Amino acid sequence: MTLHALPDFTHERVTTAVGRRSGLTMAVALHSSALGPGLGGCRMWRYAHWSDGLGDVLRLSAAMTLKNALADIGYGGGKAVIALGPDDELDAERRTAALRDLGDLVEQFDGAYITAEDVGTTEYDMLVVRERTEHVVGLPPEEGGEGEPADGTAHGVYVSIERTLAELDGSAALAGRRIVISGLGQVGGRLARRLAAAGASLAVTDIVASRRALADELGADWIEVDAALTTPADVFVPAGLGGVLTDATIDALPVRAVVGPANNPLAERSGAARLAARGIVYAPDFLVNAGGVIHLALAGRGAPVDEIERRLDGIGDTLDEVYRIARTDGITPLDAAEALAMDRVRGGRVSV
Ligand SMILES: NC(=O)c1ccc[n+]([C@@H]2O[C@H](COP(=O)([O-])OP(=O)(O)OC[C@H]3O[C@@H](n4cnc5c(N)ncnc54)[C@H](O)[C@@H]3O)[C@@H](O)[C@H]2O)c1
Repeated sequence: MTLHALPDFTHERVTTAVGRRSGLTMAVALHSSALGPGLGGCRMWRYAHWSDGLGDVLRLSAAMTLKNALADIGYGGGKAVIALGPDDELDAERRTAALRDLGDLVEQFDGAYITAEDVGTTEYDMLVVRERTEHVVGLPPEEGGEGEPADGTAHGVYVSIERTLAELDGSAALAGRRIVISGLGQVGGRLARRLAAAGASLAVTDIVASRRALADELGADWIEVDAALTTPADVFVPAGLGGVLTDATIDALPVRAVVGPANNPLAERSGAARLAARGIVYAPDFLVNAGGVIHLALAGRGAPVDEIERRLDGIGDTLDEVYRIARTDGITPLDAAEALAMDRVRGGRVSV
């Protein structure tokens, strides 16, 4: 029993249910609707105990409040989790049942929470969810959906790297900068292409060996997975899983900045101060990786491409503001980003 590990409960509404078709435990957490309906994806993941999934959805939905507030898209924070047991293997029939159950649960929120794909779910899964509720985004483009959010996410990370370089030494130029990317998936792969095209010198890795083909195509150095945290560079880009920045890896990290899409790259929150003490600039994950949610929100409203790109570039303006607050107040960029987001939530400030 792991209920004691739950984070603080600051949420507006949380509903946990056992799906009547699938028998799986699932939860929707609406953290804050101060700026609009809660928007955040549904994670389908294995947990040792269902309450670990509940802890996840509480933490993730609170993080979505911060992300959506900084992204300034008129949405609050929410998230869903479908908790698989450690040995659950879903066949197609039970997966469909679980997604329909999720749709029923989302429908209970009557539009106060809007779901989408996340780790463990796909845009095609969202078609099944839509059978039971209209409060879902991120459907495949051929079904009238918004398409792949990873393009927007990579765009936001790219801009954030430029602004971070400018923060370091006054020049946002990428040519000749050494950048290490750990994880060449949907976001990391797209980002590597953009950075290579801008003349950056790349060292890349992935636990999937076949991703090396992209490194070869781009003329990037392929390094061992563990070497990602010990290879000297201007910027380290965590683009795989979270939790890679532990006290030990931070102490050895030979870079000037960390900027990447991975959610929660810091194993402990105290890692932000530890990075700052080493003079390493840390760009908060929930700000730099908000391009996907900006894409979903604006494309979902039918915004033109140039308007979406302008808003993605806006991530860089917000990051500049975060660095300025951090410098002025003598706090970490993580503290500054959280304070800025919570100011917006408390002030009910929305510009879209
Ligand atoms: N896709 C988006 O729009 C989006 C938006 C916000 C945040 N994120 C976050 O960004 C990260 C990347 O997302 P993605 O959509 O590209 O996922 P993805 O699954 O497509 O890619 C992740 C890649 O990282 C690799 N990887 C996993 N563990 C690794 C390790 N220890 N070392 C090196 N490589 C490793 C995987 O093999 C995979 O190729 C995730 O943390 C995700 O939660 C993604």
